[in-house]
Amino acid sequence: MRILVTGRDGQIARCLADLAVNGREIVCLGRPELDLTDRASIDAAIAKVRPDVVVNPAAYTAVDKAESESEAAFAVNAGGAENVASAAAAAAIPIVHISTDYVFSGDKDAPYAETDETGPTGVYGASKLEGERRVLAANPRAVVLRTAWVFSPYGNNFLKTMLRVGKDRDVLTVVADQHGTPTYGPDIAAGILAVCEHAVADPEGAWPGVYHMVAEGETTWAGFAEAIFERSRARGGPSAAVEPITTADYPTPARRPPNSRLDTSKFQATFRHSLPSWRSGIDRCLAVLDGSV
Ligand SMILES: NC(=O)C1=CN([C@@H]2O[C@H](COP(=O)(O)OP(=O)(O)OC[C@H]3O[C@@H](n4cnc5c(N)ncnc54)[C@H](OP(=O)(O)O)[C@@H]3O)[C@@H](O)[C@H]2O)C=CC1
Ligand SMILES: Cc1cn([C@H]2C[C@H](O)[C@@H](COP(=O)(O)OP(=O)(O)O[C@H]3O[C@@H](C)C(=O)[C@@H](O)[C@H]3O)O2)c(=O)[nH]c1=O
Ligand SMILES: [Mg+2]
Repeated sequence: MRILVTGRDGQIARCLADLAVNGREIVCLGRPELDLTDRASIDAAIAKVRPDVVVNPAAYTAVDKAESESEAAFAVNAGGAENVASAAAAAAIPIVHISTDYVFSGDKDAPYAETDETGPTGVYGASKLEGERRVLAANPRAVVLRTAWVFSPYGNNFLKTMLRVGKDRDVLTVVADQHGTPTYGPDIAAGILAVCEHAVADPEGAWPGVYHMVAEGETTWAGFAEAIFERSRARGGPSAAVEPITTADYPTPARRPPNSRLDTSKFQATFRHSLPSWRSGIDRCLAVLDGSV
């Protein structure tokens, strides 16, 4: 199987690249060669690589900055996603598009199902939601995978921020009233691969649609931070005490959903695949970062 992945240095793109083993070809292309906002560059990449599936994790992911750069966020997350989906459709290739828990308002008191109403609280979430709609409209064989709170050894993420700040500080204040599920990048990559294999094995199956794919379990950002420092301390790495605060105590340009827990039962039933717990991901991530694996 050959997979074309958009973006080269993104967390999920790099986790996917790590799965290029056993004759599996994973070609990650980013700017300037492949630019989501340049349809011709996507057509050219597809013509050159001739993939069985296109995976689109590339996105504008700066949640706070998006509030003041709405046009740039929509150009990539909506227009760019549509470009990738329609270029794949023109070549009769399925697309796996990555989306986010931030399409929800967070007002619900239980995990969100795919059938629940969306209601993004910020520009990033709104641009990703518009991207989902355009991808589903542009390609009849599209899977939209909503994941959340991604952490990995690569790029920028909350776990790496905690380790960096934890080095110099004894106490960190972290919001304890936003609930969700941290999800380890390599586990996301394995889930994406399961979808790609399913799509290629059963091209006319009933799999197209939206799915929630996150790790097992749930926590808050403060709970995540505590778990990171507990495991880091146990390995002799940086650690700090976590002081739980409220969202009101930590003002940011973008409002985040207070609850963005996602119900993954549809994903598990369709693709016969489930993701390990977020806690197990922390240990595996720290092991990569401290060079012990
Ligand atoms: N990070 C998270 O916590 C979560 C992410 N998601 C979604 O998962 C996906 C992957 O996230 P993640 O790996 O963390 O993202 P990153 O921010 O790590 O990487 C995004 C990548 O997209 C690339 N990119 C941006 N604009 C363009 C463009 N116009 N053309 C080509 N490439 C472009 C960037 O390239 P460059 O280096 O050139 O800027 C970068 O490599 C995204 O769709 C995101 O919305 C969903 C839930 C949580
Ligand atoms: C660094 C830091 C953050 N926070 C808060 C701010 C915010 O409410 C929450 C998370 O902060 P971040 O800015 O790291 O996370 P954020 O950029 O909101 O992460 C999101 O990224 C996008 C791309 C997604 O799709 C989402 O699933 C989600 O992962 O933690 C603290 O309370 N204390 C801190 O020291
Ligand atoms: Mg951030």
